[in-house]
Amino acid sequence: MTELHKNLIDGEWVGADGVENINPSNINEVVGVYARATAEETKQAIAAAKAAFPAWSRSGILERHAILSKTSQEILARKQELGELLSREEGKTLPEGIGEVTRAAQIFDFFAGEVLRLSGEVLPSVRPGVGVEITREPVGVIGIITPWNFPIAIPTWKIAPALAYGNTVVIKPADLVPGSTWAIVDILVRAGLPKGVLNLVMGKGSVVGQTMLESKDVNAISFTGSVGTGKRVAAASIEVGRKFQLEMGGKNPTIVLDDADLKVAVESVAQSAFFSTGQRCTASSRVIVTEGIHDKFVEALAARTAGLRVGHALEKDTEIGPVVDPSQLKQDTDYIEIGKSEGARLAAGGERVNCGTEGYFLQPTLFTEATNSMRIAREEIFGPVAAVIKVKDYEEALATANDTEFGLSAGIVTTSLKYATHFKRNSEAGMVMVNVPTAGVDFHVPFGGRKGSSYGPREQGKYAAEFFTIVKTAYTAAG
Ligand SMILES: NC(=O)C1=CN([C@@H]2O[C@H](COP(=O)(O)OP(=O)(O)OC[C@H]3O[C@@H](n4cnc5c(N)ncnc54)[C@H](OP(=O)(O)O)[C@@H]3O)[C@@H](O)[C@H]2O)C=CC1
Ligand SMILES: O=C(O)CCC(=O)C(=O)O
Repeated sequence: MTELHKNLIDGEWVGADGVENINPSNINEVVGVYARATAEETKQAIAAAKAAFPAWSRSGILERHAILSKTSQEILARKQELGELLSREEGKTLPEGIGEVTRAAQIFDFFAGEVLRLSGEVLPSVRPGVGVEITREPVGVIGIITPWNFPIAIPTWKIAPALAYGNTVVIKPADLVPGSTWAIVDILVRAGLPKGVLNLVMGKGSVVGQTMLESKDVNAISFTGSVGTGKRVAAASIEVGRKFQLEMGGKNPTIVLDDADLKVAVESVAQSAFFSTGQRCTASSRVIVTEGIHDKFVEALAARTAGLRVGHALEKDTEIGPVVDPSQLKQDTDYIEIGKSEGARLAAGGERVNCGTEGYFLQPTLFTEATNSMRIAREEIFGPVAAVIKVKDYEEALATANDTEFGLSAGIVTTSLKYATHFKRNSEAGMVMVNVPTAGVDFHVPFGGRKGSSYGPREQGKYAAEFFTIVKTAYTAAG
Protein backbone atom coordinates (compact mmCIF):
# COMPACT_ATOMS: atom_id res chain seq x y z
CA MET A 1 0.00 0.00 0.00
CA THR A 2 1.45 3.41 -0.97
CA GLU A 3 1.44 5.92 1.89
CA LEU A 4 -1.18 8.66 1.63
CA HIS A 5 0.24 12.18 1.81
CA LYS A 6 -2.45 14.12 3.66
CA ASN A 7 -3.53 17.74 3.74
CA LEU A 8 -2.52 19.91 6.69
CA ILE A 9 -5.40 21.73 8.37
CA ASP A 10 -5.02 23.47 11.73
CA GLY A 11 -1.94 21.44 12.56
CA GLU A 12 -3.51 18.06 11.76
CA TRP A 13 -2.72 15.87 8.76
CA VAL A 14 -6.15 14.95 7.32
CA GLY A 15 -7.58 13.00 4.39
CA ALA A 16 -8.89 9.48 3.85
CA ASP A 17 -7.99 8.81 0.25
CA GLY A 18 -6.11 10.40 -2.58
CA VAL A 19 -4.96 10.31 -6.18
CA GLU A 20 -1.80 9.00 -7.76
CA ASN A 21 0.91 11.44 -8.78
CA ILE A 22 2.29 10.07 -12.08
CA ASN A 23 5.86 10.39 -13.40
CA PRO A 24 5.80 12.00 -16.89
CA SER A 25 9.11 10.26 -17.74
CA ASN A 26 7.43 6.89 -17.17
CA ILE A 27 3.69 6.87 -16.71
CA ASN A 28 3.84 3.39 -15.15
CA GLU A 29 5.61 4.87 -12.14
CA VAL A 30 3.57 6.35 -9.29
CA VAL A 31 5.48 9.09 -7.48
CA GLY A 32 3.09 9.01 -4.51
CA VAL A 33 -0.54 9.22 -3.46
CA TYR A 34 -1.81 12.64 -2.39
CA ALA A 35 -5.09 13.62 -0.74
CA ARG A 36 -7.53 15.93 -2.47
CA ALA A 37 -9.24 18.44 -0.18
CA THR A 38 -12.98 19.08 -0.36
CA ALA A 39 -14.59 22.53 -0.35
CA GLU A 40 -15.52 21.96 3.32
CA GLU A 41 -11.91 21.11 4.23
CA THR A 42 -10.74 24.22 2.38
CA LYS A 43 -13.11 26.34 4.48
CA GLN A 44 -11.71 24.69 7.63
CA ALA A 45 -8.17 25.52 6.47
CA ILE A 46 -9.13 29.17 5.91
CA ALA A 47 -10.81 29.32 9.36
CA ALA A 48 -7.67 27.83 10.95
CA ALA A 49 -5.45 30.41 9.24
CA LYS A 50 -7.76 33.20 10.41
CA ALA A 51 -7.69 31.93 14.01
CA ALA A 52 -3.89 31.60 13.99
CA PHE A 53 -3.29 35.10 12.60
CA PRO A 54 -3.45 37.27 15.75
CA ALA A 55 -0.79 35.27 17.61
CA TRP A 56 1.48 34.69 14.59
CA SER A 57 1.34 38.33 13.47
CA ARG A 58 2.62 39.33 16.93
CA SER A 59 5.17 36.52 17.21
CA GLY A 60 8.76 37.48 17.89
CA ILE A 61 11.08 38.03 14.95
CA LEU A 62 13.58 35.52 16.37
CA GLU A 63 10.94 32.75 16.28
CA ARG A 64 10.07 33.50 12.66
CA HIS A 65 13.73 33.83 11.70
CA ALA A 66 14.59 30.49 13.33
CA ILE A 67 11.78 28.56 11.61
CA LEU A 68 12.60 29.91 8.14
CA SER A 69 16.32 29.42 8.65
CA LYS A 70 15.89 25.82 9.88
CA THR A 71 13.65 25.10 6.90
CA SER A 72 16.31 26.43 4.52
CA GLN A 73 18.95 24.21 6.12
CA GLU A 74 16.86 21.04 5.89
CA ILE A 75 15.92 21.70 2.25
CA LEU A 76 19.60 22.20 1.38
CA ALA A 77 20.65 19.06 3.28
CA ARG A 78 18.03 17.04 1.35
CA LYS A 79 18.51 18.71 -2.07
CA GLN A 80 19.38 15.45 -3.88
CA GLU A 81 16.29 13.60 -2.57
CA LEU A 82 13.94 16.56 -3.06
CA GLY A 83 15.43 17.26 -6.50
CA GLU A 84 14.64 13.67 -7.48
CA LEU A 85 11.09 13.99 -6.20
CA LEU A 86 10.65 17.20 -8.20
CA SER A 87 12.11 15.70 -11.37
CA ARG A 88 9.93 12.62 -10.98
CA GLU A 89 6.70 14.57 -10.58
CA GLU A 90 7.32 17.42 -13.05
CA GLY A 91 9.82 16.00 -15.52
CA LYS A 92 12.63 18.56 -15.46
CA THR A 93 16.10 17.02 -15.51
CA LEU A 94 17.77 16.10 -12.22
CA PRO A 95 20.30 18.98 -12.34
CA GLU A 96 17.37 21.34 -13.01
CA GLY A 97 15.40 19.74 -10.16
CA ILE A 98 18.30 20.02 -7.71
CA GLY A 99 18.88 23.59 -8.90
CA GLU A 100 15.28 24.49 -8.17
CA VAL A 101 15.43 22.89 -4.72
CA THR A 102 18.62 24.83 -3.98
CA ARG A 103 16.83 27.98 -5.06
CA ALA A 104 14.03 27.20 -2.57
CA ALA A 105 16.57 26.85 0.24
CA GLN A 106 18.14 30.18 -0.75
CA ILE A 107 14.73 31.88 -0.76
CA PHE A 108 13.91 30.65 2.76
CA ASP A 109 17.35 31.83 3.87
CA PHE A 110 16.81 35.24 2.26
CA PHE A 111 13.45 35.75 3.99
CA ALA A 112 14.84 34.47 7.31
CA GLY A 113 17.16 37.46 6.95
CA GLU A 114 14.36 39.82 5.94
CA VAL A 115 12.55 39.06 9.22
CA LEU A 116 15.51 40.62 11.04
CA ARG A 117 15.63 43.59 8.67
CA LEU A 118 12.02 44.73 9.14
CA SER A 119 12.04 48.48 9.44
CA GLY A 120 9.90 51.58 9.21
CA GLU A 121 10.37 55.33 8.92
CA VAL A 122 10.06 58.20 11.33
CA LEU A 123 9.32 61.59 9.78
CA PRO A 124 8.55 65.04 11.12
CA SER A 125 4.97 66.13 10.51
CA VAL A 126 4.17 69.41 8.77
CA ARG A 127 2.54 70.28 12.12
CA PRO A 128 5.11 71.28 14.76
CA GLY A 129 5.13 68.93 17.77
CA VAL A 130 3.65 66.01 15.81
CA GLY A 131 5.64 62.93 14.77
CA VAL A 132 4.84 60.53 11.92
CA GLU A 133 5.71 56.83 11.93
CA ILE A 134 5.39 54.63 8.87
CA THR A 135 5.31 50.90 9.56
CA ARG A 136 4.47 47.72 7.66
CA GLU A 137 1.93 45.29 9.08
CA PRO A 138 0.97 41.81 7.90
CA VAL A 139 -2.10 41.56 5.67
CA GLY A 140 -3.85 38.57 7.30
CA VAL A 141 -4.72 35.24 5.66
CA ILE A 142 -2.86 34.80 2.36
CA GLY A 143 -4.26 32.37 -0.22
CA ILE A 144 -1.52 30.94 -2.44
CA ILE A 145 -2.37 29.23 -5.75
CA THR A 146 0.50 27.84 -7.80
CA PRO A 147 1.13 26.21 -11.22
CA TRP A 148 2.86 22.92 -12.04
CA ASN A 149 6.01 24.11 -13.78
CA PHE A 150 8.09 25.18 -10.73
CA PRO A 151 6.68 22.88 -8.05
CA ILE A 152 9.02 23.97 -5.25
CA ALA A 153 10.36 27.42 -6.20
CA ILE A 154 7.05 29.17 -6.80
CA PRO A 155 5.30 27.88 -3.64
CA THR A 156 8.44 28.85 -1.72
CA TRP A 157 8.72 32.35 -3.08
CA LYS A 158 5.15 32.98 -1.92
CA ILE A 159 5.13 31.05 1.41
CA ALA A 160 8.47 32.39 2.69
CA PRO A 161 7.66 36.14 2.48
CA ALA A 162 4.06 35.55 3.62
CA LEU A 163 5.29 33.92 6.85
CA ALA A 164 8.29 36.21 7.29
CA TYR A 165 6.09 39.30 7.41
CA GLY A 166 3.67 37.71 9.91
CA ASN A 167 0.82 36.44 7.72
CA THR A 168 -0.88 33.06 7.92
CA VAL A 169 -1.27 30.92 4.81
CA VAL A 170 -3.56 28.55 2.95
CA ILE A 171 -1.72 27.03 -0.03
CA LYS A 172 -3.16 25.10 -2.96
CA PRO A 173 -0.44 23.66 -5.19
CA ALA A 174 -1.16 22.49 -8.75
CA ASP A 175 -3.09 19.23 -8.71
CA LEU A 176 -0.53 17.72 -11.10
CA VAL A 177 2.50 18.18 -8.79
CA PRO A 178 1.52 18.24 -5.09
CA GLY A 179 4.62 16.34 -3.88
CA SER A 180 7.19 19.12 -3.67
CA THR A 181 4.85 21.49 -1.82
CA TRP A 182 3.87 18.66 0.57
CA ALA A 183 7.58 18.18 1.33
CA ILE A 184 8.25 21.83 2.17
CA VAL A 185 5.09 22.10 4.30
CA ASP A 186 6.22 19.01 6.23
CA ILE A 187 9.65 20.60 6.77
CA LEU A 188 8.18 23.92 7.92
CA VAL A 189 5.90 22.19 10.44
CA ARG A 190 8.76 20.16 11.88
CA ALA A 191 10.82 23.37 12.03
CA GLY A 192 8.33 24.60 14.65
CA LEU A 193 5.55 26.47 12.85
CA PRO A 194 2.56 26.78 15.25
CA LYS A 195 -0.68 25.05 14.24
CA GLY A 196 -2.94 26.87 11.80
CA VAL A 197 -0.21 29.24 10.57
CA LEU A 198 0.33 27.26 7.37
CA ASN A 199 -2.42 25.07 5.90
CA LEU A 200 -2.01 22.81 2.88
CA VAL A 201 -5.05 21.99 0.75
CA MET A 202 -4.05 19.89 -2.25
CA GLY A 203 -6.71 19.25 -4.84
CA LYS A 204 -8.49 20.66 -7.83
CA GLY A 205 -8.61 24.31 -8.81
CA SER A 206 -12.32 24.07 -9.53
CA VAL A 207 -12.96 22.93 -5.93
CA VAL A 208 -10.17 24.07 -3.61
CA GLY A 209 -9.06 27.13 -5.62
CA GLN A 210 -12.61 28.27 -6.25
CA THR A 211 -13.47 27.99 -2.53
CA MET A 212 -10.47 30.17 -1.72
CA LEU A 213 -11.55 32.75 -4.31
CA GLU A 214 -15.05 32.94 -2.84
CA SER A 215 -13.97 33.28 0.80
CA LYS A 216 -14.22 36.71 2.44
CA ASP A 217 -11.70 35.48 5.04
CA VAL A 218 -8.86 35.22 2.54
CA ASN A 219 -7.38 38.71 2.74
CA ALA A 220 -4.96 38.43 -0.19
CA ILE A 221 -4.27 35.97 -3.01
CA SER A 222 -0.91 35.45 -4.65
CA PHE A 223 -1.44 33.55 -7.91
CA THR A 224 0.82 32.19 -10.62
CA GLY A 225 -0.67 30.37 -13.60
CA SER A 226 -2.55 30.96 -16.81
CA VAL A 227 -4.12 34.20 -17.98
CA GLY A 228 -7.61 32.65 -17.87
CA THR A 229 -7.41 31.61 -14.22
CA GLY A 230 -5.66 34.86 -13.34
CA LYS A 231 -8.66 36.81 -14.63
CA ARG A 232 -10.94 34.71 -12.39
CA VAL A 233 -8.73 35.46 -9.40
CA ALA A 234 -8.90 39.17 -10.23
CA ALA A 235 -12.69 39.26 -10.67
CA ALA A 236 -13.37 37.26 -7.49
CA SER A 237 -10.91 39.37 -5.48
CA ILE A 238 -12.42 42.67 -6.60
CA GLU A 239 -15.83 41.29 -5.62
CA VAL A 240 -14.74 40.72 -1.99
CA GLY A 241 -12.31 43.67 -1.90
CA ARG A 242 -9.09 41.75 -1.33
CA LYS A 243 -5.52 42.35 -2.43
CA PHE A 244 -4.27 40.17 -5.29
CA GLN A 245 -1.12 39.57 -7.25
CA LEU A 246 -0.96 37.73 -10.59
CA GLU A 247 1.96 36.22 -12.51
CA MET A 248 0.71 34.82 -15.81
CA GLY A 249 1.94 34.06 -19.29
CA GLY A 250 4.76 35.23 -21.49
CA LYS A 251 5.78 35.32 -25.15
CA ASN A 252 9.30 36.40 -24.51
CA PRO A 253 11.52 37.63 -27.35
CA THR A 254 15.26 37.26 -27.78
CA ILE A 255 16.85 39.65 -30.26
CA VAL A 256 20.07 38.52 -31.97
CA LEU A 257 21.92 41.38 -33.65
CA ASP A 258 24.50 41.20 -36.46
CA ASP A 259 27.32 42.02 -34.03
CA ALA A 260 26.40 39.19 -31.59
CA ASP A 261 28.91 36.57 -30.53
CA LEU A 262 27.47 33.58 -32.41
CA LYS A 263 28.25 31.03 -29.68
CA VAL A 264 26.68 33.20 -26.97
CA ALA A 265 23.61 33.74 -29.16
CA VAL A 266 23.07 30.04 -29.93
CA GLU A 267 23.58 28.91 -26.34
CA SER A 268 21.46 31.66 -24.89
CA VAL A 269 18.55 30.94 -27.26
CA ALA A 270 18.81 27.14 -26.90
CA GLN A 271 18.67 27.46 -23.12
CA SER A 272 15.88 30.04 -23.11
CA ALA A 273 13.73 28.15 -25.58
CA PHE A 274 14.22 24.50 -24.75
CA PHE A 275 15.65 23.89 -21.27
CA SER A 276 13.10 22.80 -18.66
CA THR A 277 11.28 21.52 -21.77
CA GLY A 278 10.30 25.12 -22.58
CA GLN A 279 7.84 24.98 -19.68
CA ARG A 280 8.83 28.29 -18.16
CA CYS A 281 6.90 31.52 -18.28
CA THR A 282 10.28 33.16 -18.91
CA ALA A 283 11.10 30.85 -21.84
CA SER A 284 11.94 32.60 -25.11
CA SER A 285 9.81 31.35 -27.98
CA ARG A 286 10.33 34.30 -30.36
CA VAL A 287 13.84 34.71 -31.72
CA ILE A 288 14.18 37.96 -33.66
CA VAL A 289 17.31 37.97 -35.81
CA THR A 290 18.79 40.73 -37.99
CA GLU A 291 19.54 39.79 -41.58
CA GLY A 292 23.37 39.99 -41.47
CA ILE A 293 23.72 37.13 -38.99
CA HIS A 294 20.44 35.35 -39.76
CA ASP A 295 21.57 32.48 -41.98
CA LYS A 296 24.62 31.39 -40.00
CA PHE A 297 22.72 31.77 -36.71
CA VAL A 298 19.80 29.65 -37.95
CA GLU A 299 22.16 26.96 -39.21
CA ALA A 300 24.01 26.80 -35.88
CA LEU A 301 20.83 26.91 -33.77
CA ALA A 302 19.13 24.20 -35.82
CA ALA A 303 22.18 21.95 -35.32
CA ARG A 304 22.24 22.67 -31.57
CA THR A 305 18.48 22.02 -31.34
CA ALA A 306 18.69 18.72 -33.21
CA GLY A 307 21.59 17.64 -30.97
CA LEU A 308 19.80 18.19 -27.65
CA ARG A 309 19.35 14.90 -25.80
CA VAL A 310 15.73 14.24 -24.86
CA GLY A 311 15.10 11.55 -22.24
CA HIS A 312 14.00 10.35 -18.83
CA ALA A 313 14.45 13.20 -16.36
CA LEU A 314 16.67 11.12 -14.06
CA GLU A 315 18.98 9.77 -16.79
CA LYS A 316 22.47 11.21 -16.48
CA ASP A 317 22.82 12.50 -20.05
CA THR A 318 19.35 13.96 -20.47
CA GLU A 319 19.27 17.64 -21.40
CA ILE A 320 15.52 17.92 -22.09
CA GLY A 321 13.01 16.02 -19.93
CA PRO A 322 9.48 15.04 -20.90
CA VAL A 323 6.47 17.30 -21.32
CA VAL A 324 4.48 17.36 -18.09
CA ASP A 325 1.25 15.59 -19.13
CA PRO A 326 -0.88 14.55 -22.12
CA SER A 327 -2.85 17.77 -22.33
CA GLN A 328 0.29 19.94 -22.46
CA LEU A 329 1.76 17.50 -25.02
CA LYS A 330 -1.35 17.89 -27.16
CA GLN A 331 -1.07 21.68 -26.89
CA ASP A 332 2.58 21.50 -28.04
CA THR A 333 1.92 19.18 -30.99
CA ASP A 334 -1.17 21.19 -31.99
CA TYR A 335 0.99 24.32 -32.16
CA ILE A 336 3.60 22.47 -34.24
CA GLU A 337 0.86 21.69 -36.76
CA ILE A 338 -0.38 25.28 -36.59
CA GLY A 339 3.17 26.52 -37.32
CA LYS A 340 3.42 24.28 -40.38
CA SER A 341 0.02 25.30 -41.65
CA GLU A 342 0.85 28.99 -41.18
CA GLY A 343 3.81 28.57 -43.54
CA ALA A 344 6.74 28.64 -41.10
CA ARG A 345 9.63 26.31 -42.02
CA LEU A 346 10.33 23.40 -39.67
CA ALA A 347 14.11 23.58 -39.19
CA ALA A 348 14.49 21.01 -36.39
CA GLY A 349 12.40 18.59 -34.31
CA GLY A 350 8.63 18.46 -34.53
CA GLU A 351 8.14 14.79 -33.60
CA ARG A 352 7.53 12.74 -30.50
CA VAL A 353 10.52 10.63 -29.42
CA ASN A 354 10.76 7.12 -28.04
CA CYS A 355 13.19 7.20 -25.12
CA GLY A 356 12.67 3.65 -23.91
CA THR A 357 10.03 4.39 -21.29
CA GLU A 358 6.41 5.35 -21.62
CA GLY A 359 6.85 9.09 -21.20
CA TYR A 360 5.66 12.29 -22.90
CA PHE A 361 8.82 12.92 -24.89
CA LEU A 362 8.91 15.55 -27.63
CA GLN A 363 11.80 16.78 -29.77
CA PRO A 364 12.75 20.43 -29.23
CA THR A 365 11.25 22.15 -32.24
CA LEU A 366 12.58 25.11 -34.18
CA PHE A 367 10.65 27.03 -36.81
CA THR A 368 12.27 29.58 -39.11
CA GLU A 369 10.79 31.99 -41.66
CA ALA A 370 8.09 32.89 -39.16
CA THR A 371 6.38 36.26 -38.93
CA ASN A 372 5.28 38.02 -35.78
CA SER A 373 1.64 37.80 -36.81
CA MET A 374 1.59 33.98 -36.83
CA ARG A 375 -0.14 32.28 -33.91
CA ILE A 376 3.11 30.47 -33.00
CA ALA A 377 4.64 33.93 -32.49
CA ARG A 378 1.73 35.46 -30.58
CA GLU A 379 0.28 32.74 -28.32
CA GLU A 380 2.03 31.11 -25.40
CA ILE A 381 2.77 27.46 -26.23
CA PHE A 382 4.52 26.55 -22.93
CA GLY A 383 6.56 23.79 -24.56
CA PRO A 384 9.89 23.29 -26.38
CA VAL A 385 8.85 25.16 -29.51
CA ALA A 386 10.48 28.36 -30.81
CA ALA A 387 10.18 30.46 -33.96
CA VAL A 388 12.83 32.60 -35.69
CA ILE A 389 11.67 35.89 -37.21
CA LYS A 390 14.04 37.68 -39.61
CA VAL A 391 14.21 41.50 -39.43
CA LYS A 392 16.20 44.24 -41.17
CA ASP A 393 17.81 46.08 -38.27
CA TYR A 394 17.76 46.86 -34.54
CA GLU A 395 14.83 49.29 -34.86
CA GLU A 396 12.63 46.65 -36.50
CA ALA A 397 13.83 44.06 -33.97
CA LEU A 398 12.83 46.27 -31.03
CA ALA A 399 9.41 47.04 -32.53
CA THR A 400 8.81 43.32 -33.17
CA ALA A 401 9.95 42.37 -29.65
CA ASN A 402 7.50 44.83 -28.10
CA ASP A 403 4.65 43.85 -30.43
CA THR A 404 3.02 41.37 -28.03
CA GLU A 405 0.31 41.46 -25.39
CA PHE A 406 2.78 40.02 -22.86
CA GLY A 407 5.80 41.58 -21.14
CA LEU A 408 7.54 39.23 -18.73
CA SER A 409 11.14 38.92 -19.90
CA ALA A 410 13.05 39.97 -23.03
CA GLY A 411 16.61 39.34 -24.18
CA ILE A 412 19.15 40.77 -26.55
CA VAL A 413 22.43 39.27 -27.73
CA THR A 414 24.81 41.97 -28.90
CA THR A 415 28.31 43.30 -28.37
CA SER A 416 27.09 46.87 -28.82
CA LEU A 417 26.83 48.95 -25.67
CA LYS A 418 24.65 51.41 -27.56
CA TYR A 419 22.01 48.84 -28.53
CA ALA A 420 22.16 47.01 -25.19
CA THR A 421 21.59 50.28 -23.34
CA HIS A 422 18.78 51.35 -25.66
CA PHE A 423 17.10 47.95 -25.32
CA LYS A 424 17.24 47.97 -21.52
CA ARG A 425 15.53 51.36 -21.59
CA ASN A 426 12.95 50.65 -24.32
CA SER A 427 11.95 47.00 -23.91
CA GLU A 428 8.38 46.72 -22.63
CA ALA A 429 9.21 43.76 -20.37
CA GLY A 430 9.56 43.53 -16.59
CA MET A 431 12.90 41.72 -16.83
CA VAL A 432 15.52 42.50 -19.50
CA MET A 433 18.49 40.23 -20.23
CA VAL A 434 21.63 41.25 -22.13
CA ASN A 435 23.75 38.31 -23.35
CA VAL A 436 22.10 35.97 -20.81
CA PRO A 437 19.07 33.70 -21.28
CA THR A 438 15.57 35.11 -20.72
CA ALA A 439 14.89 32.32 -18.20
CA GLY A 440 16.72 31.41 -15.00
CA VAL A 441 16.43 34.34 -12.64
CA ASP A 442 18.12 35.23 -9.35
CA PHE A 443 16.29 34.57 -6.09
CA HIS A 444 17.03 37.86 -4.33
CA VAL A 445 15.82 40.45 -6.83
CA PRO A 446 12.35 41.41 -8.08
CA PHE A 447 10.52 39.07 -10.44
CA GLY A 448 7.56 40.08 -12.58
CA GLY A 449 6.30 41.47 -15.84
CA ARG A 450 4.30 44.17 -17.56
CA LYS A 451 1.28 44.30 -19.85
CA GLY A 452 -0.72 41.03 -19.88
CA SER A 453 1.95 39.04 -17.99
CA SER A 454 1.55 40.36 -14.47
CA TYR A 455 -0.61 42.39 -12.15
CA GLY A 456 0.29 43.88 -8.80
CA PRO A 457 3.56 44.32 -6.95
CA ARG A 458 6.69 42.36 -7.81
CA GLU A 459 7.53 39.01 -6.20
CA GLN A 460 10.84 38.05 -4.56
CA GLY A 461 13.64 39.98 -2.95
CA LYS A 462 12.83 42.82 -0.60
CA TYR A 463 10.15 44.03 -3.05
CA ALA A 464 7.96 41.13 -1.83
CA ALA A 465 7.09 43.33 1.17
CA GLU A 466 4.90 45.46 -1.11
CA PHE A 467 2.39 42.63 -1.47
CA PHE A 468 2.73 40.77 1.81
CA THR A 469 2.42 43.82 4.08
CA ILE A 470 0.16 46.84 4.47
CA VAL A 471 1.64 50.24 5.22
CA LYS A 472 0.38 52.10 8.28
CA THR A 473 0.96 55.82 8.87
CA ALA A 474 0.66 56.87 12.54
CA TYR A 475 0.64 60.51 13.80
CA THR A 476 1.57 61.28 17.43
CA ALA A 477 1.35 64.69 19.08
CA ALA A 478 3.96 65.19 21.80
CA GLY A 479 2.16 65.50 25.14
N1 LIG B 1 4.27 34.43 -15.10
C1 LIG B 1 4.59 33.42 -14.34
O1 LIG B 1 5.29 33.61 -13.37
C2 LIG B 1 4.14 32.03 -14.66
C3 LIG B 1 3.07 31.76 -15.46
N2 LIG B 1 2.67 30.48 -15.70
C4 LIG B 1 1.55 30.22 -16.61
O2 LIG B 1 0.78 29.15 -16.09
C5 LIG B 1 0.30 28.30 -17.12
C6 LIG B 1 0.55 26.85 -16.80
O3 LIG B 1 0.17 26.58 -15.52
P1 LIG B 1 -1.22 25.91 -15.19
O4 LIG B 1 -0.97 25.26 -13.88
O5 LIG B 1 -1.74 25.08 -16.29
O6 LIG B 1 -2.18 27.19 -15.06
P2 LIG B 1 -3.64 27.23 -14.47
O7 LIG B 1 -4.07 28.64 -14.46
O8 LIG B 1 -4.52 26.25 -15.10
O9 LIG B 1 -3.42 26.71 -12.99
C7 LIG B 1 -2.74 27.44 -12.02
C8 LIG B 1 -3.33 27.12 -10.66
O10 LIG B 1 -4.66 27.64 -10.60
C9 LIG B 1 -5.54 26.60 -10.19
N3 LIG B 1 -6.90 26.82 -10.68
C10 LIG B 1 -7.47 26.34 -11.80
N4 LIG B 1 -8.76 26.74 -11.88
C11 LIG B 1 -9.01 27.49 -10.78
C12 LIG B 1 -10.15 28.20 -10.28
N5 LIG B 1 -11.32 28.19 -10.91
N6 LIG B 1 -10.03 28.87 -9.13
C13 LIG B 1 -8.87 28.89 -8.47
N7 LIG B 1 -7.76 28.23 -8.87
C14 LIG B 1 -7.82 27.55 -10.01
C15 LIG B 1 -4.89 25.34 -10.73
O11 LIG B 1 -5.43 24.19 -10.15
P3 LIG B 1 -5.30 22.75 -10.89
O12 LIG B 1 -3.93 22.31 -10.61
O13 LIG B 1 -6.33 21.89 -10.28
O14 LIG B 1 -5.56 23.00 -12.33
C16 LIG B 1 -3.43 25.61 -10.39
O15 LIG B 1 -3.17 25.37 -9.04
C17 LIG B 1 1.02 28.72 -18.35
O16 LIG B 1 0.09 29.30 -19.22
C18 LIG B 1 2.02 29.76 -17.92
O17 LIG B 1 2.09 30.84 -18.77
C19 LIG B 1 3.29 29.45 -15.10
C20 LIG B 1 4.35 29.67 -14.29
C21 LIG B 1 4.86 30.97 -14.02
O1 LIG C 1 13.09 31.51 -15.20
C1 LIG C 1 13.00 31.34 -14.00
O2 LIG C 1 14.00 31.19 -13.28
C2 LIG C 1 11.68 31.37 -13.31
C3 LIG C 1 10.60 31.08 -14.27
C4 LIG C 1 9.32 30.92 -13.63
O3 LIG C 1 9.10 31.33 -12.53
C5 LIG C 1 8.28 30.21 -14.33
O4 LIG C 1 8.44 29.86 -15.47
O5 LIG C 1 7.27 29.96 -13.68
